[in-house]
Amino acid sequence: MMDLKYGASREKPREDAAMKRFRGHRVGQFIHWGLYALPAGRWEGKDVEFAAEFLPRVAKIPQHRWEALANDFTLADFDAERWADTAVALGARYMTITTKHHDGFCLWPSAHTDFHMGNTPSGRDVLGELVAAYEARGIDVNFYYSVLDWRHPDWRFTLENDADNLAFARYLDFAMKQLVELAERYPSVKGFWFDGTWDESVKANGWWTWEVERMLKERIPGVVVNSRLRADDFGARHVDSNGLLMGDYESGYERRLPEPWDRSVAAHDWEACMTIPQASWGYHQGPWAQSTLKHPWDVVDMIAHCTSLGGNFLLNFGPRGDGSMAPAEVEIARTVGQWLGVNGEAIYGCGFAEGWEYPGWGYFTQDSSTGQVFAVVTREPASGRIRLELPTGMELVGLQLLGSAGHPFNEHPFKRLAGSVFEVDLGGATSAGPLVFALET
Ligand SMILES: C#C[C@@H]1N[C@@H](C)[C@@H](O)[C@H]1O
Repeated sequence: MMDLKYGASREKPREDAAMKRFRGHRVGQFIHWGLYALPAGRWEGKDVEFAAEFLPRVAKIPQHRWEALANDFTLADFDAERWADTAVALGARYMTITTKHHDGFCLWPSAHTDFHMGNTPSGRDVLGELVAAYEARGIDVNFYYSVLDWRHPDWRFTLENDADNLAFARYLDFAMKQLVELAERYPSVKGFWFDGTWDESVKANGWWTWEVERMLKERIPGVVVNSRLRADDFGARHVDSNGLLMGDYESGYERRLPEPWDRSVAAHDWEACMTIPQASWGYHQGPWAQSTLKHPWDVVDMIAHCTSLGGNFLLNFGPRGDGSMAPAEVEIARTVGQWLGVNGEAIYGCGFAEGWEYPGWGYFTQDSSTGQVFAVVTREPASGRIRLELPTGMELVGLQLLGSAGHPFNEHPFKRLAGSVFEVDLGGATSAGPLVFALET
């Protein structure tokens, strides 16, 4: 093992109450909201077919014109209560909000920059209103913070000379001050989700990423920090040069999930984040985005996929420029939440089912406290039957379709094919969306 000063702070997953709470949540609501929601992927009358939050870069918008958007950020239809109600409808147990994205605009009145909510027509503290509304509903709030900052004069992508090093040191000092400010202003926040740490400048300053994690955990005991913040002594990211995960959970899965049979992923905590349109985190009004919204059952499949490998699933919402949630995204939240309302016991507090092989037609999940195993059928075979291969030597005693109130375990027909292989006829099993069976073994 190399002797690292800024490597991983532990070899095994955290088992404290705060981490167990985060792990058990399984379903989170990501929210990307900022000035980019105003143009919503369109500039000078033309749709820019790229992620809406990247518009200033992709459309090469002059800085002063981008900053002028702050004057239009009136929050005319922003209502934190309504946003929080969308999280309740989704069945989300936590929410992660973009405090500052790559353009540098802050959703709180920061003392360390002039580019923030305080200098907009409403002057409202969006973060403060959101923390209050979500926590009033028992939903934990996490903060997304982009280390990358296109606006700040001291930001550097690479460090070519002493001048760059001096400037970037000033930038890191600014960012640290903002993070201390966030921790002091909103001490009830439960986690920090860092982004924008891929550039050479950050990788060359692993010490700073280590210091940020240490500072936050000192000021907010129990706070959860994603691996994407971290670089070690040699610039290794997420996983240090000794192969150990940095931060508290792996956060490299962005708009992608691990292979469903890759049980190695279950060795540590992780989270996948996902857009509802194909490829935009901020609200994008164009058909390029709006024609690609995910089906609720695809979202359910991803939630079960992540749970089956011991990961969380963070579904992103991009509110519109006036602060209203996009109706199509709210509808998807409602449908997914209704499914979770019936089948959530197979998701919340569940994880990897040791000894159960990936079945192909869906996923096995296991309740981490009771040991109950569930079969989540998201890809019904053409035959209308699924094969349940139990761990060797295990017997299937019965199975109950969740949501079919009153059905005893052995109500649903199944038969042994051979050994520990059983076949379940799905005929007659009805439920809105993917079927879930609790297995009695
Ligand atoms: C690149 C990039 C960023 N990472 C995602 C979580 C979004 O914030 C996107 O803009």
